[in-house]
Amino acid sequence: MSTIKGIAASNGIAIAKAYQLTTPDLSFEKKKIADPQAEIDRLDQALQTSKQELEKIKEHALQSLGEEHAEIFSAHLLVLDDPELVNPMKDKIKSENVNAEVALNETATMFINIFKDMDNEYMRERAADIADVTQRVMAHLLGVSMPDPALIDEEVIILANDLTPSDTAQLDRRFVKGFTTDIGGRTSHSAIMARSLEIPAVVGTKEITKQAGNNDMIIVDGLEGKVIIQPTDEELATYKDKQAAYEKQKEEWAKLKDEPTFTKDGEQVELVGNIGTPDDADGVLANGGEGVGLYRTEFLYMGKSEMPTEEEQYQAYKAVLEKMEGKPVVVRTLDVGGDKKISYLDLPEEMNPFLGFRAIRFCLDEQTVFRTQLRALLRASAHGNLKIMFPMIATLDEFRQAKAVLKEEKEKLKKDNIAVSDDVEVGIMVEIPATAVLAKQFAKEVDFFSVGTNDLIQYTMAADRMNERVSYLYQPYNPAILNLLHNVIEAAHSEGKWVGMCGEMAGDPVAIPLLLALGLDEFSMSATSILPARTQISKLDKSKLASLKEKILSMGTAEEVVSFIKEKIGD
Ligand SMILES: C=C(OP(=O)(O)O)C(=O)O
Ligand SMILES: [Mg+2]
Repeated sequence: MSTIKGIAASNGIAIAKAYQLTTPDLSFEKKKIADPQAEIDRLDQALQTSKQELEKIKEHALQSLGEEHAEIFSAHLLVLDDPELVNPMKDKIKSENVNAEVALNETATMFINIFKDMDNEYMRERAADIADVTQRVMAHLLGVSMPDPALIDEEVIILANDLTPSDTAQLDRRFVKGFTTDIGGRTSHSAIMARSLEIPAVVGTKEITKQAGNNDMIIVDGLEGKVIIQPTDEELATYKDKQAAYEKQKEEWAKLKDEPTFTKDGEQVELVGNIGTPDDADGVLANGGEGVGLYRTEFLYMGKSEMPTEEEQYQAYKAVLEKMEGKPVVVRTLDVGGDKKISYLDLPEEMNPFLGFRAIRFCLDEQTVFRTQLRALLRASAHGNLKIMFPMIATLDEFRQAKAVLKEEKEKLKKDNIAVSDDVEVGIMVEIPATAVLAKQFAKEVDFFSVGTNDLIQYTMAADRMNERVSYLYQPYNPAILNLLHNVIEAAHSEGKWVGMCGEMAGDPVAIPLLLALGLDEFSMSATSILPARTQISKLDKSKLASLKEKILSMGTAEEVVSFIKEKIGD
């Protein structure tokens, strides 16, 4: 047994067998072969096995994830059946006396290169399909196995170098009990997804995929950020107790599920949830959320081969609004970019994607995408308490432009006699330091702010939120961050506007007393953090905390802030 330290990314304890979600080594050597027919038979066999596997995956995906996810595997099966791809491979084996691996690789690479540069989205997607299928056939030729997350049908812990948001979206939570990755931080999107799926996770372990192999017994301790490989009987027993204690603690928290959120001295704040899909709204309600403070709509656009239509989007937004039954729902418009890639939008590779052409910058440029989303949102607004929020706003001009587009779409809908609410608040994410500094000017024009600390911290500290090498600089409690927050909250309140926070800091037990001291109105967090936060807030005295504000804001380091606040709240 051994223990690896990582970053606690999603609460809870999970115990199950390891499932490596890593691509095996597919390197091979070029060989001259004596019997071309035997080599062709070997290729046929690999193609056949791949086909059977894909049929199984497709069937499974259809049942557990729905038609849309299964569609991609139909495309892969078509590739395997395409004589225009397969025959040249066989010809190559015969005419050049090379092994099947070489014939497969060279032929596939040739087609991929032709398709990927075509000015046609459909053909570019075929290049991706061929690349994907070739890997599977190659694995069979080499006698190694490819991971197939869609086929998992027993309880496992996923081990991966990293999980993309779309990988994470495909995990079946009935079987995936937890996951752990080599890279990533608490605010990387795989970690955020783990929290909304309520799966314990530890990220940034640096080496889990090297240290553990398939079927090793694994414990993921998402409370303390530890992963135990091949635990002893004693460790297993200890962790089963810890798991039971955590379940008991959850029952304790659940007592406040249907209560509003009050501090000990009777001040009310709002505790709402962050969601990525309409289904996540169930988790927010089950955990006593008073609304949705952030609906990350980019997940609607991911894991698909084309843009979601206005109707599809309308149905998704309406579903959330209806589930929340009049409780506030803040929907953020498309925040593509950074680590959130959407294949069919075909955005250019950039040197600094987190500082690049993304979110509102992309939407104001690609107005068809933006207008389709705004129309869907406006139509959905008739079904509940919708608030629209624009991401990554850096200048007042961007906000004014976005609002003008929204107004135009609203007028068009009204002209067509389509029901639209007149009470939709329009706000912005404050996640760029320039906007936090200029909050006073913004506050005159927006209806609300929601602080996105995940990005605000990375941009203020110039420390990538995904990079564990600089995670020591990713400091939510740094007085620089707290002073920015203070500026935003004061500016909003002086204009009679409310301020929420939807970055991960809002659910952090060390940050909560600081945020109460600063006067934050709404805290939006992963569903599983809501009840612990409500319990914590019920024991805190807001006016006492507020009296510490000046002192906290004048401090020089994050460490000073943390030890001071912990001492004051008696932690
Ligand atoms: C909530 C935020 O947005 P995201 O994590 O989706 O970038 C944030 O930046 O804090
Ligand atoms: Mg952000």
